[in-house]
Amino acid sequence: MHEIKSAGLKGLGVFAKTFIPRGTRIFSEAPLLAISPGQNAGDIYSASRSLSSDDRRRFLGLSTHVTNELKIMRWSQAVWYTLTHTLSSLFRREKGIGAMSWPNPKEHVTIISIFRNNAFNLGASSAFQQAVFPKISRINHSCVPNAQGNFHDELGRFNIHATRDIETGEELTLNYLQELGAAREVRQERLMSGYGFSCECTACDMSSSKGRDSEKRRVKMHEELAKYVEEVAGGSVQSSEAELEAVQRFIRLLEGERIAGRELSSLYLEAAKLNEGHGKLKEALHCAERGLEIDRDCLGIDHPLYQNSLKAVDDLRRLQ
Ligand SMILES: C[S@@+](CC[C@H](N)C(=O)[O-])C[C@H]1O[C@@H](n2cnc3c(N)ncnc32)[C@H](O)[C@@H]1O
Repeated sequence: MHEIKSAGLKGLGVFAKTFIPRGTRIFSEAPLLAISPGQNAGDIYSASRSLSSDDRRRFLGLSTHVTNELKIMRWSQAVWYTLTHTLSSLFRREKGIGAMSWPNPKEHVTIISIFRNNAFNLGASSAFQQAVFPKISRINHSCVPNAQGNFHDELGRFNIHATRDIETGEELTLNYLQELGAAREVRQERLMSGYGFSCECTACDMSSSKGRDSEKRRVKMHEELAKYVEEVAGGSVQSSEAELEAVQRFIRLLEGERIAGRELSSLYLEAAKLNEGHGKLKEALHCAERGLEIDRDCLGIDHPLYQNSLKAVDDLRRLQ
């Protein structure tokens, strides 16, 4: 269904070998190296030392990028870790607890740089905070991605689903950024400082009308979001009518950007709740069914979040 091959200046990338319909589970991988919530750079290095030799080779073969700023930060983390690890090693030896191998700051910087360049955030409720995957970490970024990854805690796997139809030969892409609808300048700055590249996707191409229109929509989305947050904080948005209107505007902006996935399904499910609160049961069901359809495509029917959405739809169907 897919192959890993050269993506030109991006390094390697993943490409569709056949037509991949929306909703297809393209990958389902267990982490190669992961950290749990609350763990830090020192834990990444420690975890790397427990990898089997095959997994270590796979990990070290992933791409890396170290900006000067990150280099300084990682060196300081490495030195700190080395110091604390060395002290604890000496302490263990003194207590006869058993020898630990000596850490190596240069190796530490390499490991952390690879980890940071390839790790995906798995969400606040996941058993893992961030993880690197053998093949999924070969997927490049786009601000208008055609796939989305969601961690399935019970399976212990990161699943990548096609969020729209993907043509044969098309590159598979994910969104590396957290913030929804950020302007081009902000996206470029984050991608350059975090990953060392300048994005040239259709939303970033200001020489095309498509790119310029996309930018206008995202700036509008950002402004609306800021205005909405301010109004809520100031107490001027008190009616759920106004909230519903704001949610619907975000939905239109995301759909205009062809951004599908959990961001969009969550908005539809929120709109369903607000409509239900107004007694508009038909509209509520329509929104919940749309949210469920998007969840099916980006999560799969075995995901607990899909099951929650299904329950919301069933409850609304009973109320009709
Ligand atoms: C998670 S890796 C993706 C796979 C990587 N291309 C490889 O060869 O293994 C992230 C790195 O890929 C490259 N990359 C990802 N998306 C890119 C894009 N849209 N344009 C240019 N480079 C990109 C950057 O070098 C980035 O540091």
